[in-house]
Amino acid sequence: MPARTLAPNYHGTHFLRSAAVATNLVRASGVGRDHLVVDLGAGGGAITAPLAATGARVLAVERNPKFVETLIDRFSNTANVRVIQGDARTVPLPHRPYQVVANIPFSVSTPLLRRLLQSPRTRLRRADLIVEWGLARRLTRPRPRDLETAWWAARFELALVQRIPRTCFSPSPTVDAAHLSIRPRSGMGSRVLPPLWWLVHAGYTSPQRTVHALVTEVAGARQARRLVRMVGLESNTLADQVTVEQWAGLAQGLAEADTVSWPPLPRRLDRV
Ligand SMILES: C[S@@+](CC[C@H](N)C(=O)[O-])C[C@H]1O[C@@H](n2cnc3c(N)ncnc32)[C@H](O)[C@@H]1O
Repeated sequence: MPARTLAPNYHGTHFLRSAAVATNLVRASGVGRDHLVVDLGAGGGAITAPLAATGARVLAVERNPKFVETLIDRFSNTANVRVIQGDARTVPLPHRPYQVVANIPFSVSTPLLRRLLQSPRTRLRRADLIVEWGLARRLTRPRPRDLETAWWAARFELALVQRIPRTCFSPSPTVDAAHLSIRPRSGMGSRVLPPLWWLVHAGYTSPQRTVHALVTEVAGARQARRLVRMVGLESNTLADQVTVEQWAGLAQGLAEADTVSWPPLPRRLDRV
Protein backbone atom coordinates (compact mmCIF):
# COMPACT_ATOMS: atom_id res chain seq x y z
CA MET A 1 0.00 0.00 0.00
CA PRO A 2 1.55 3.37 -0.91
CA ALA A 3 2.34 5.29 2.26
CA ARG A 4 0.56 8.45 1.21
CA THR A 5 -2.85 6.75 1.34
CA LEU A 6 -2.32 6.05 5.04
CA ALA A 7 -3.20 9.56 6.26
CA PRO A 8 -4.71 10.73 8.56
CA ASN A 9 -1.84 10.50 10.99
CA TYR A 10 -2.62 7.93 13.68
CA HIS A 11 -1.37 9.00 17.12
CA GLY A 12 1.34 11.26 15.70
CA THR A 13 3.03 8.51 13.70
CA HIS A 14 4.79 9.08 10.40
CA PHE A 15 4.89 6.56 7.62
CA LEU A 16 7.87 6.05 5.38
CA ARG A 17 7.15 7.27 1.88
CA SER A 18 10.68 6.56 0.66
CA ALA A 19 11.36 2.96 -0.33
CA ALA A 20 15.07 3.85 -0.59
CA VAL A 21 15.22 4.76 3.11
CA ALA A 22 13.64 1.42 4.06
CA THR A 23 15.97 -0.52 1.77
CA ASN A 24 19.08 1.26 3.09
CA LEU A 25 18.01 0.70 6.67
CA VAL A 26 17.57 -3.02 6.06
CA ARG A 27 20.86 -3.28 4.17
CA ALA A 28 22.75 -1.48 6.96
CA SER A 29 21.21 -3.79 9.57
CA GLY A 30 22.98 -6.82 8.11
CA VAL A 31 19.79 -8.89 8.50
CA GLY A 32 20.02 -12.06 6.45
CA ARG A 33 18.51 -15.46 5.85
CA ASP A 34 17.26 -17.22 8.98
CA HIS A 35 17.96 -14.26 11.30
CA LEU A 36 15.14 -13.33 13.65
CA VAL A 37 14.08 -9.72 13.26
CA VAL A 38 11.28 -7.65 14.77
CA ASP A 39 9.62 -4.68 13.07
CA LEU A 40 8.02 -2.66 15.88
CA GLY A 41 5.16 -0.54 14.54
CA ALA A 42 5.01 -2.19 11.14
CA GLY A 43 2.23 0.07 9.75
CA GLY A 44 1.59 -0.78 6.10
CA GLY A 45 4.76 -2.90 5.86
CA ALA A 46 7.22 -0.38 4.40
CA ILE A 47 10.09 -1.99 6.34
CA THR A 48 8.56 -5.44 6.76
CA ALA A 49 8.69 -6.01 2.98
CA PRO A 50 12.45 -5.45 2.46
CA LEU A 51 13.10 -7.41 5.66
CA ALA A 52 11.06 -10.32 4.32
CA ALA A 53 13.05 -10.20 1.06
CA THR A 54 16.26 -11.00 2.98
CA GLY A 55 14.86 -14.42 3.94
CA ALA A 56 14.92 -13.53 7.65
CA ARG A 57 12.16 -14.63 9.97
CA VAL A 58 10.20 -11.40 10.49
CA LEU A 59 7.83 -10.56 13.33
CA ALA A 60 5.74 -7.54 12.35
CA VAL A 61 4.21 -5.97 15.47
CA GLU A 62 1.38 -3.49 14.99
CA ARG A 63 -1.24 -2.14 17.38
CA ASN A 64 -3.72 -0.57 15.00
CA PRO A 65 -6.25 -3.20 13.79
CA LYS A 66 -6.59 -1.50 10.37
CA PHE A 67 -2.87 -1.84 9.70
CA VAL A 68 -2.89 -5.35 11.09
CA GLU A 69 -5.47 -6.22 8.43
CA THR A 70 -3.35 -4.57 5.74
CA LEU A 71 -0.27 -6.47 6.90
CA ILE A 72 -2.10 -9.80 6.97
CA ASP A 73 -3.36 -9.20 3.41
CA ARG A 74 -0.01 -8.06 2.14
CA PHE A 75 2.03 -10.90 3.66
CA SER A 76 -0.47 -13.75 3.59
CA ASN A 77 1.68 -15.59 1.03
CA THR A 78 5.00 -14.75 2.65
CA ALA A 79 5.91 -17.67 4.88
CA ASN A 80 8.69 -15.90 6.76
CA VAL A 81 6.49 -13.03 8.02
CA ARG A 82 4.34 -13.30 11.12
CA VAL A 83 2.00 -10.44 11.91
CA ILE A 84 1.42 -9.84 15.63
CA GLN A 85 -1.35 -7.56 16.76
CA GLY A 86 -0.26 -5.94 19.99
CA ASP A 87 1.33 -3.06 21.79
CA ALA A 88 5.06 -2.93 21.18
CA ARG A 89 5.50 -1.79 24.79
CA THR A 90 4.12 -5.03 26.19
CA VAL A 91 4.09 -7.71 23.48
CA PRO A 92 6.44 -10.59 24.42
CA LEU A 93 9.84 -10.24 22.80
CA PRO A 94 11.82 -13.24 21.52
CA HIS A 95 13.66 -15.45 24.00
CA ARG A 96 16.40 -16.10 21.50
CA PRO A 97 18.79 -13.55 20.00
CA TYR A 98 17.01 -11.12 17.72
CA GLN A 99 17.41 -7.86 15.88
CA VAL A 100 15.04 -4.95 15.56
CA VAL A 101 14.68 -2.92 12.39
CA ALA A 102 11.89 -0.39 12.64
CA ASN A 103 10.56 3.10 12.21
CA ILE A 104 9.31 3.30 15.77
CA PRO A 105 6.46 5.61 16.75
CA PHE A 106 8.05 8.80 18.09
CA SER A 107 5.49 8.95 20.91
CA VAL A 108 6.69 5.70 22.51
CA SER A 109 10.39 5.79 21.59
CA THR A 110 11.71 5.95 25.15
CA PRO A 111 9.60 3.08 26.58
CA LEU A 112 10.56 0.97 23.55
CA LEU A 113 14.26 1.71 23.95
CA ARG A 114 13.95 0.87 27.64
CA ARG A 115 12.40 -2.47 26.75
CA LEU A 116 15.17 -3.28 24.32
CA LEU A 117 18.21 -1.99 26.21
CA GLN A 118 17.62 -1.90 29.93
CA SER A 119 17.61 -5.50 31.06
CA PRO A 120 20.94 -7.23 31.64
CA ARG A 121 19.25 -10.30 30.13
CA THR A 122 18.07 -8.66 26.92
CA ARG A 123 18.42 -10.94 23.88
CA LEU A 124 18.70 -7.95 21.55
CA ARG A 125 21.71 -8.41 19.29
CA ARG A 126 21.47 -5.24 17.27
CA ALA A 127 18.94 -2.68 16.19
CA ASP A 128 18.54 -0.17 13.40
CA LEU A 129 15.86 2.31 14.25
CA ILE A 130 14.37 5.43 12.79
CA VAL A 131 13.91 7.86 15.67
CA GLU A 132 13.41 11.58 16.11
CA TRP A 133 16.57 13.54 15.26
CA GLY A 134 16.78 15.21 18.69
CA LEU A 135 16.48 11.88 20.48
CA ALA A 136 19.24 10.37 18.33
CA ARG A 137 21.48 13.33 19.21
CA ARG A 138 20.78 12.94 22.93
CA LEU A 139 21.38 9.20 22.94
CA THR A 140 24.68 9.44 21.11
CA ARG A 141 26.39 12.05 23.30
CA PRO A 142 29.72 10.69 24.59
CA ARG A 143 28.64 11.83 28.08
CA PRO A 144 24.90 11.21 28.38
CA ARG A 145 23.04 13.55 30.70
CA ASP A 146 21.16 10.85 32.60
CA LEU A 147 21.95 7.56 34.27
CA GLU A 148 19.51 5.52 32.19
CA THR A 149 21.08 6.53 28.88
CA ALA A 150 24.56 5.97 30.31
CA TRP A 151 23.57 2.42 31.32
CA TRP A 152 22.33 1.73 27.79
CA ALA A 153 25.23 3.40 26.02
CA ALA A 154 27.96 1.78 28.09
CA ARG A 155 26.68 -1.65 27.03
CA PHE A 156 25.63 -0.82 23.47
CA GLU A 157 27.33 1.43 20.96
CA LEU A 158 24.66 3.91 19.96
CA ALA A 159 25.58 5.61 16.70
CA LEU A 160 23.81 8.20 14.62
CA VAL A 161 24.20 6.83 11.10
CA GLN A 162 22.46 9.57 9.17
CA ARG A 163 19.88 12.28 9.21
CA ILE A 164 16.59 11.45 7.47
CA PRO A 165 14.73 14.51 6.21
CA ARG A 166 11.17 14.95 7.43
CA THR A 167 10.03 14.94 3.79
CA CYS A 168 10.72 11.19 3.65
CA PHE A 169 7.60 10.61 5.78
CA SER A 170 3.90 11.02 5.29
CA PRO A 171 2.56 13.03 6.93
CA SER A 172 5.81 14.93 7.47
CA PRO A 173 6.71 15.35 11.12
CA THR A 174 7.77 18.82 12.29
CA VAL A 175 11.35 17.65 12.78
CA ASP A 176 13.80 15.45 10.90
CA ALA A 177 14.48 11.87 11.90
CA ALA A 178 17.65 9.80 12.10
CA HIS A 179 18.90 6.28 11.57
CA LEU A 180 20.16 5.15 14.98
CA SER A 181 22.27 2.01 15.02
CA ILE A 182 22.63 -0.04 18.19
CA ARG A 183 25.37 -2.65 18.50
CA PRO A 184 26.57 -4.50 21.60
CA ARG A 185 29.84 -3.08 22.90
CA SER A 186 32.50 -5.77 22.97
CA GLY A 187 33.81 -7.10 26.27
CA MET A 188 30.63 -6.32 28.22
CA GLY A 189 29.80 -9.83 29.39
CA SER A 190 27.75 -10.60 32.47
CA ARG A 191 30.74 -10.26 34.86
CA VAL A 192 31.24 -6.66 33.81
CA LEU A 193 27.65 -5.55 34.46
CA PRO A 194 27.65 -5.36 38.28
CA PRO A 195 30.77 -3.11 38.39
CA LEU A 196 29.39 -1.11 35.47
CA TRP A 197 26.10 -0.47 37.25
CA TRP A 198 27.91 0.43 40.47
CA LEU A 199 30.14 2.90 38.62
CA VAL A 200 27.53 4.68 36.52
CA HIS A 201 25.12 4.81 39.43
CA ALA A 202 27.80 6.31 41.69
CA GLY A 203 29.00 8.65 38.94
CA TYR A 204 25.55 10.00 38.09
CA THR A 205 24.55 10.30 41.74
CA SER A 206 27.74 12.19 42.65
CA PRO A 207 28.78 13.97 39.45
CA GLN A 208 31.12 16.36 41.27
CA ARG A 209 33.24 13.69 42.92
CA THR A 210 36.45 12.68 41.21
CA VAL A 211 36.35 9.40 39.38
CA HIS A 212 39.47 8.43 41.30
CA ALA A 213 37.61 8.83 44.62
CA LEU A 214 34.73 6.73 43.33
CA VAL A 215 36.91 3.89 42.12
CA THR A 216 39.01 4.02 45.30
CA GLU A 217 35.90 3.11 47.30
CA VAL A 218 35.79 -0.30 45.67
CA ALA A 219 39.33 -0.94 44.48
CA GLY A 220 41.71 0.90 46.81
CA ALA A 221 43.77 3.94 45.87
CA ARG A 222 46.57 2.19 43.94
CA GLN A 223 44.32 0.09 41.77
CA ALA A 224 42.06 3.12 41.22
CA ARG A 225 45.01 5.19 39.99
CA ARG A 226 45.98 2.43 37.56
CA LEU A 227 42.45 1.97 36.19
CA VAL A 228 41.77 5.69 35.89
CA ARG A 229 45.00 6.11 33.90
CA MET A 230 44.27 3.03 31.83
CA VAL A 231 41.10 4.63 30.41
CA GLY A 232 42.85 7.94 29.75
CA LEU A 233 41.56 9.95 32.73
CA GLU A 234 43.39 12.06 35.31
CA SER A 235 43.03 11.48 39.05
CA ASN A 236 41.22 14.79 39.41
CA THR A 237 38.71 14.21 36.57
CA LEU A 238 35.17 14.67 37.84
CA ALA A 239 32.61 11.93 37.32
CA ASP A 240 30.53 14.12 35.00
CA GLN A 241 33.48 14.34 32.60
CA VAL A 242 33.69 10.58 32.07
CA THR A 243 32.49 9.19 28.73
CA VAL A 244 30.41 6.03 28.44
CA GLU A 245 33.36 4.35 26.77
CA GLN A 246 35.51 5.18 29.81
CA TRP A 247 32.86 3.90 32.25
CA ALA A 248 32.82 0.69 30.21
CA GLY A 249 36.64 0.45 30.33
CA LEU A 250 36.70 1.04 34.09
CA ALA A 251 34.04 -1.63 34.62
CA GLN A 252 36.04 -4.10 32.53
CA GLY A 253 39.15 -3.31 34.57
CA LEU A 254 37.30 -3.81 37.85
CA ALA A 255 35.76 -7.08 36.65
CA GLU A 256 39.20 -8.36 35.64
CA ALA A 257 40.76 -7.34 38.95
CA ASP A 258 38.12 -9.53 40.58
CA THR A 259 38.76 -8.14 44.06
CA VAL A 260 35.24 -7.02 44.91
CA SER A 261 32.13 -8.95 45.73
CA TRP A 262 29.60 -6.86 43.78
CA PRO A 263 26.03 -6.38 44.96
CA PRO A 264 23.49 -7.95 42.59
CA LEU A 265 22.01 -5.68 39.94
CA PRO A 266 18.81 -3.96 41.06
CA ARG A 267 15.73 -5.93 40.09
CA ARG A 268 14.11 -2.88 38.59
CA LEU A 269 16.57 -3.11 35.67
CA ASP A 270 14.87 -6.35 34.70
CA ARG A 271 11.36 -4.88 34.76
CA VAL A 272 10.77 -4.43 31.03
C1 LIG B 1 6.11 5.58 12.57
S1 LIG B 1 4.83 4.49 12.01
C2 LIG B 1 5.80 3.40 11.05
C3 LIG B 1 5.00 2.55 10.09
C4 LIG B 1 5.85 1.78 9.10
N1 LIG B 1 6.80 0.91 9.76
C5 LIG B 1 6.57 2.75 8.19
O1 LIG B 1 7.78 2.92 8.37
O2 LIG B 1 5.93 3.34 7.32
C6 LIG B 1 4.54 3.64 13.47
C7 LIG B 1 3.48 2.55 13.45
O3 LIG B 1 3.43 2.06 14.78
C8 LIG B 1 2.07 1.84 15.14
N2 LIG B 1 2.04 2.01 16.60
C9 LIG B 1 1.93 3.15 17.32
N3 LIG B 1 2.03 2.88 18.63
C10 LIG B 1 2.23 1.54 18.73
C11 LIG B 1 2.41 0.66 19.81
N4 LIG B 1 2.43 1.10 21.07
N5 LIG B 1 2.58 -0.65 19.54
C12 LIG B 1 2.59 -1.13 18.27
N6 LIG B 1 2.41 -0.33 17.21
C13 LIG B 1 2.23 0.98 17.43
C14 LIG B 1 1.27 2.85 14.39
O4 LIG B 1 -0.05 2.38 14.19
C15 LIG B 1 2.07 2.94 13.07
O5 LIG B 1 1.59 2.01 12.17
